[in-house]
Amino acid sequence: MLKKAMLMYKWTIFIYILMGVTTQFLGTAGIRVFQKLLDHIAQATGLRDGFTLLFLYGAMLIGATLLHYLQEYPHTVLSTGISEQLKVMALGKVSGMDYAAYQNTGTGDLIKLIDNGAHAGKNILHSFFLRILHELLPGLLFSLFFISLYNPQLMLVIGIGYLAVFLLSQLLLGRLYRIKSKLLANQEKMSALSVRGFMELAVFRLNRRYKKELELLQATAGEIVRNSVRIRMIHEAFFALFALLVIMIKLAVLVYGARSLLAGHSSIGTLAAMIMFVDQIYSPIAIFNVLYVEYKLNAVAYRRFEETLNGPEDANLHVGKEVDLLRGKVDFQDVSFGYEGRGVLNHVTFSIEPGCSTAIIGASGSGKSTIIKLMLGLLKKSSGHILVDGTDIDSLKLDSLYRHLSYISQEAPVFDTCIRENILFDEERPDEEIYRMLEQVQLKEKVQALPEGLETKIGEKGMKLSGGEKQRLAFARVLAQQRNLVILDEPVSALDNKTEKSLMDTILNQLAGKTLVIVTHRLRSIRHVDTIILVRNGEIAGIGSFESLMAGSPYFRELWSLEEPASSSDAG
Ligand SMILES: Nc1ncnc2c1ncn2[C@@H]1O[C@H](COP(=O)(O)OP(=O)(O)OP(=O)(O)O)[C@@H](O)[C@H]1O
Repeated sequence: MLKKAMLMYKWTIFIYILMGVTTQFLGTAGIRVFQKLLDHIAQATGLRDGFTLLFLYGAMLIGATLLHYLQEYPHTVLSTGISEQLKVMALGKVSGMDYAAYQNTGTGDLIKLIDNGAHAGKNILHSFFLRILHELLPGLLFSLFFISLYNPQLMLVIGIGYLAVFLLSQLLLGRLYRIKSKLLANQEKMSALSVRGFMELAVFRLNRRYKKELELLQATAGEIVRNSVRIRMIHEAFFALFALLVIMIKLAVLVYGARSLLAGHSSIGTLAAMIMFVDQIYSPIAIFNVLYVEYKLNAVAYRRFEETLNGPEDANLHVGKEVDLLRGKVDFQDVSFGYEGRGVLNHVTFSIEPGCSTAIIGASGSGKSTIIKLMLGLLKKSSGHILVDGTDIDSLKLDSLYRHLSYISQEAPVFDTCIRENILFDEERPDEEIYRMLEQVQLKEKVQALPEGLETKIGEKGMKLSGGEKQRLAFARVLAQQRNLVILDEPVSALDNKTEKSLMDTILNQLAGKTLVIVTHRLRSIRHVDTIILVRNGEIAGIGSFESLMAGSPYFRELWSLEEPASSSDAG
């Protein structure tokens, strides 16, 4: 993905490097011109030559300053753009990710991983590789080149200095790396603890867990501060020792240069230039060493990001037979499935007829939602066949199938946007039409009374609505979509008896002729569906109408007897 981000910004990167190389050239060549200017002044030879050198030196300094300012543009584009692009690519990857892999990673961890990974990717590309190519390498090479013009023997002194820097870095940076890894681990812990603390307010408050959570957070925060201070001190120790080394090299150059000067082999300008070049030559090496530690740590975070997002994709989301029309017949033939090797569905066989209503019922954990997710192609069966309108679901292009079906999930049937968008997504329809749908789900008055009406934001996972209101809003979407296959997982679990009955009547009426599949625990709400599929411990325990199951299935009668007493009288 980093390569892709790099290609997206290839021209900006090219210009940025070019600007950096030019700035470094102006900086180092400027020292050479400065030396000539100094020598010229010392020898006081003719005014014209002096002005030319002064003009050239001034122009180089101004040019370097201007370029320094101008390169802020590509610098900012790259430093912000790369991480943002990586996040965009990450969402693109998640949109096609295998659903089981997505579930295994978990949303919270995925968000953290993407945030850290995008940041690490930006640092690898921008703060490490580009910084080397834009600043450190050209600065170093130009300085070496100009020094070699004066005295190739000095390269030996520089070489010995590099060896000393290398040994010094090995000594300190290995430790730095270990502390930084600890710091990163603590920062991840801190963010995981904060996220769960912020998200689970009710659970933690009522279980009086916040005291313990705050203690944990406090301890982690202390560790972070301690490690950050140690890192800072090691950084500074490294740079202080490095500065001492550079001073010693400068002194050596000064002694050596002074002797040449006295012997008449050198000039004052050359001596001044040598001293300036020593800084130019050593700073890139010192900076590189510190950057290299950061790079190694970022590489770990980035590898995790790539590995997760380059994990298994949904093989037939965008590949397969196009679904132009869907009648809505679904056949499960001897289907088995398990989560991480643990069997959940065993040899499940049933048929859902087009244009009919079917309810899937059974105790909690019996496998109902799993059946739905297999039917939707989100999960992939272990064995058997799932046919949609007679074609194996694995050979259909799922994205085209989704154009023809409506699905309300059990967990979060709505999402964080306004009421209008929750019903229509990007489709445009007149307000009156939307209000008509809201009336059918008994939400019209509530929405009309809101100051912002249809534009009211409903909050994360519809937090600003009650459980039942969320479900009714999702129903309005189903009514708006009018798709041929409608799959509802626990659509009435949060509704009161009266609203539930009236809403189920509306759904059955409004969607008459469509294929309707409903998962529910509320048996009374599905008394009038055409077929009921009874699931027990991952197996089919009965299929038939309400009356036939009442007559023939003791397990169904048992479930019915557990319904609220008021409704059991309906059975008769
Ligand atoms: N992502 C998952 N990873 C591992 N096990 C899972 C996963 N999702 C569900 N299960 C397990 O699979 C079994 C069937 O779950 P499923 O959600 O299909 O049941 P259900 O009948 O819809 O239950 P409920 O009525 O409580 O919603 C349960 O034992 C559950 O713990």
